[in-house]
Amino acid sequence: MLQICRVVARHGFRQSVSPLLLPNTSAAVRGFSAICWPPVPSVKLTPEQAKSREHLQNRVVIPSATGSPSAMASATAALDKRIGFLGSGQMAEALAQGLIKRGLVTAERIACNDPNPVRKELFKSFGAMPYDSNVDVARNSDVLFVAVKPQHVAQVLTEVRPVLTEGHTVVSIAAGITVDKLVEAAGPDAHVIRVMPNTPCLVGETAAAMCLGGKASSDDEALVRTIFEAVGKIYTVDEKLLAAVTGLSGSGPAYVFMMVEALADGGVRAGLPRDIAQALAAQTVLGSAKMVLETGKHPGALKDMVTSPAGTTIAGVHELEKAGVRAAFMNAVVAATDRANQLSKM
Ligand SMILES: NC(=O)C1=CN([C@@H]2O[C@H](COP(=O)(O)OP(=O)(O)OC[C@H]3O[C@@H](n4cnc5c(N)ncnc54)[C@H](OP(=O)(O)O)[C@@H]3O)[C@@H](O)[C@H]2O)C=CC1
Ligand SMILES: O=C(O)[C@@H]1CCC=N1
Repeated sequence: MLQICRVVARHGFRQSVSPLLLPNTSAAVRGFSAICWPPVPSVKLTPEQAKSREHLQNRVVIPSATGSPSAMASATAALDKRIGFLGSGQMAEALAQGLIKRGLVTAERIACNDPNPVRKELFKSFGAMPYDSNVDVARNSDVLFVAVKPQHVAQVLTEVRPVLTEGHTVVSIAAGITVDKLVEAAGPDAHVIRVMPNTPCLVGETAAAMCLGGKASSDDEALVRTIFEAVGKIYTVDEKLLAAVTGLSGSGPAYVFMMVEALADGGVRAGLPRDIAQALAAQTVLGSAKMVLETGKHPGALKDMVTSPAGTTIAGVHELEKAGVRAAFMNAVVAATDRANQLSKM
């Protein structure tokens, strides 16, 4: 959305008028019309925060941290593109349903294939169009998501290669499969983008990163950004960083779900009913994450705000430190990153 607002600015529309209607003639986003709200990101940074982000400015687009789910819902727009999924598993489902929920595409503009008829039935149940072959999916889509397991990526891209055209943006979400391997399988003319998303795109809160390959252009990048900003946040990074993104945010929801489950168990152990314990645990994670994003304060400072001297929190924090919880989280990210790097060498 940030990209779109800049396009609007370049085209001379007034940024103060909102929502902004961006016509299909935008040079940066092919076939796209958007309602842009808020018109410009309104994160207020302290001089220190601004300094700490300076090194990022040239390499990543930092999305607004202020978008509430309801603001994000109105930030989406009808995308004049057909979206295809080669593989209709967990990640494809989360993305397809997230995009439909956010109103970026209507379900009948989503094509899919999967060897498992149960998966195709599931996609059909929410209005998507299952096909009998990957080639048919490619023929009926403009943005083609490669959403199979890493070991099947080369095979499905080789299959669809004869029907790929200039108009296709091929988006692989497979962990560890490099741009070079994607281009080798899809062909040197393919517009290829690697994205590492995560399952919270289902609820409009994905944390994703991408890098470009092959003949992918800034138009392809803008298109992919539009898709992922409808369901969360996306950053453009060097390919060498995608393994770390995989270890942190790609796999991260699993770590957080484990944390929510464990917190809820603790609540039950301390006497709370299960449903209340789980709701309190999840809401605590949600609220804490929002505080990090919206205040811009260091997480350590926010933690200090909770810990009264000789109070309850520091007693709990001491237990976490004794159990090595920080090292455990760091090790989890590093182990998953290592695994992503291994996959890229297989
Ligand atoms: N799950 C996640 O949170 C995330 C996953 N990813 C990446 O997304 C990709 C998919 O992961 P995920 O959704 O978890 O995996 P799933 O196994 O749930 O989905 C992959 C689907 O592709 C199907 N498939 C296998 N071969 C073909 C083929 N030739 N043509 C079409 N479909 C085929 C599989 O069928 P079958 O099972 O019968 O083989 C399966 O249903 C992976 O590469 C993963 O690295 C990236 C970020 C997050
Ligand atoms: O576990 C996996 O390999 C995939 C990639 C990131 C999240 N799930």
